[in-house]
Amino acid sequence: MVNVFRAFRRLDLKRLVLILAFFGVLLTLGNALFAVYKVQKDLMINDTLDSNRVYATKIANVTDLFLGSVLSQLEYTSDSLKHAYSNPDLLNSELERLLHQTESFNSTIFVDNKGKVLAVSPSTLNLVNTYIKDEKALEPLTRQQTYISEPFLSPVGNLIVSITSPVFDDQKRFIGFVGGAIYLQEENILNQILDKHHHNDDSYTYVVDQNGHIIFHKNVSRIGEKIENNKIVDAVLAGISGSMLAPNSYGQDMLAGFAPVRLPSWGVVSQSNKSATLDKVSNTIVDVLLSTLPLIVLTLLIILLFGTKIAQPLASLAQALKEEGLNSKFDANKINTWYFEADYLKQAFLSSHKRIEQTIQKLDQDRQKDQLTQLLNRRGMEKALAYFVANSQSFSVLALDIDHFKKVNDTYGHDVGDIVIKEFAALMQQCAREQDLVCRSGGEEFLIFLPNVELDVAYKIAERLRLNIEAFKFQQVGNVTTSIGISQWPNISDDIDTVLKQADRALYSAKEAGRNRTHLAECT
Ligand SMILES: Nc1nc2c(ncn2[C@@H]2O[C@H](COP(=O)(O)OP(=O)(O)OP(=O)(O)O)[C@@H](O)[C@H]2O)c(=O)[nH]1
Repeated sequence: MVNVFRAFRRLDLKRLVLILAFFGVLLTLGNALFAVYKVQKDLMINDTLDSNRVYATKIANVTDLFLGSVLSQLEYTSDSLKHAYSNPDLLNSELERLLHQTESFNSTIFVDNKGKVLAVSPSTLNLVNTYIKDEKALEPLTRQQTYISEPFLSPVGNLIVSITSPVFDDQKRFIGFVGGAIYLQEENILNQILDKHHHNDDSYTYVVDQNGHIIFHKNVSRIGEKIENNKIVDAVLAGISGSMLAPNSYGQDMLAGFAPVRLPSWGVVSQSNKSATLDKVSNTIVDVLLSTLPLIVLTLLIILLFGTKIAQPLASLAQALKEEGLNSKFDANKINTWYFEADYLKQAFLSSHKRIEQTIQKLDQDRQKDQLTQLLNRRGMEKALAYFVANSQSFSVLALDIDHFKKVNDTYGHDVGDIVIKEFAALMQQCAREQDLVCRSGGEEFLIFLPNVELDVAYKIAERLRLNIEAFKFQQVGNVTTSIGISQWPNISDDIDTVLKQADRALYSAKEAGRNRTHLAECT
């Protein structure tokens, strides 16, 4: 977790803006694509269900119409055959007319009431005078009415549906039936009607008979197969028309529309594979993505440009601070802060930079000054001495010490002593030239540096100062005197420490000699 925060701290504003923008664009795009996908998916499912239902209904109606017309043709033929059944030529020509004129059947047949085939067209089937044995084929003899059979194998091995009409003579005696066969696994009128599919896709239509046997299917090998455990087939065979999403016999989800055929209780199912249908939606999404890609790239480029522009002033400020610090010489004014926050930060940077410089300067000065007298302290004095040495600046130095100062403190108190020290300092400052440096070297001890002043002149200056002090009326204590020792650099010694020590010694000697006097140091 800590590492994650560290990694984040190394990220700059530009990258953060870009990462944020990138994820923003991705999220918006993902959201939009998801919404499009969802709407398209629902639309596509509902649309496919609906169009399959409409198509199944249309096919069921057309099939009903076709079968109705076929039955009428058969009834007409059976009526015309009641006088001609004993005449083979008439029988054959009537069956041939039925076969070719209507083109509804693959073959036509006339069977007498004993099950004997009296005529067949085309004649190549060679069934004349044979007896039909298949129970399903003989069903019309029992029913003696128009009849549409279940699929069964014909005597010559074709899987067929036979449509028959009984033939009665004038005395209403049943003399046989005339029938037409539709070969389910070959080109026939039914698949001509059913195969004209409405979609140019993987949708397909199939028809089941009343027992769930497939009568028509695009996969011919499945014709005759019985469909079981299929909700769609169960619904359509229950006479219901509609649509539903349900798995087919192979467990694949299908978008099915279905409608029953009325004459025989067949069912028409038109269906599309759900996943194949949704693939089209996925393709649409890919198309949408591809068409919006240039705009997304453009958006990202604009964000990159603006992100860089926004981050630039802040990055420059941060870089300058990192490399140079607040105390640097770097000029923040050069940074183009073109918007409010960056400009505000720059101004804050500039003013704090200025404040720090002033504070440092002041601290530096304070460090060199004595707080009570505002004279240079030892640190300031050392700096001045270093300057003199560096510039080979000769000077005389006066070492001053207030006489009997302990008595002042003892008599008037420490605070009054402080006032005396302040007045004493002010007096020295007054008497000094501009280039002279007055320092407080200890409690009531002072040093005055006189640049370019030889010992004899220094002596005169010291004496004048001493007399001024002697004559001065200090506020509460009246008169105070001072003793002074004088030394000179480099005449007394070229070693600064020795020069100062000699000044001290001269001062001590002045004290020894009775105070309120000036003594010169001796050369070493
Ligand atoms: N009020 C005050 N007294 C100080 C200060 N610094 C030093 N003193 C006092 O100055 C006195 C110095 O006394 P001494 O060094 O004994 O010498 P003196 O009494 O001045 O006598 P001589 O120097 O021998 O003439 C001491 O009593 C110190 O406490 C200060 O800043 N303020």
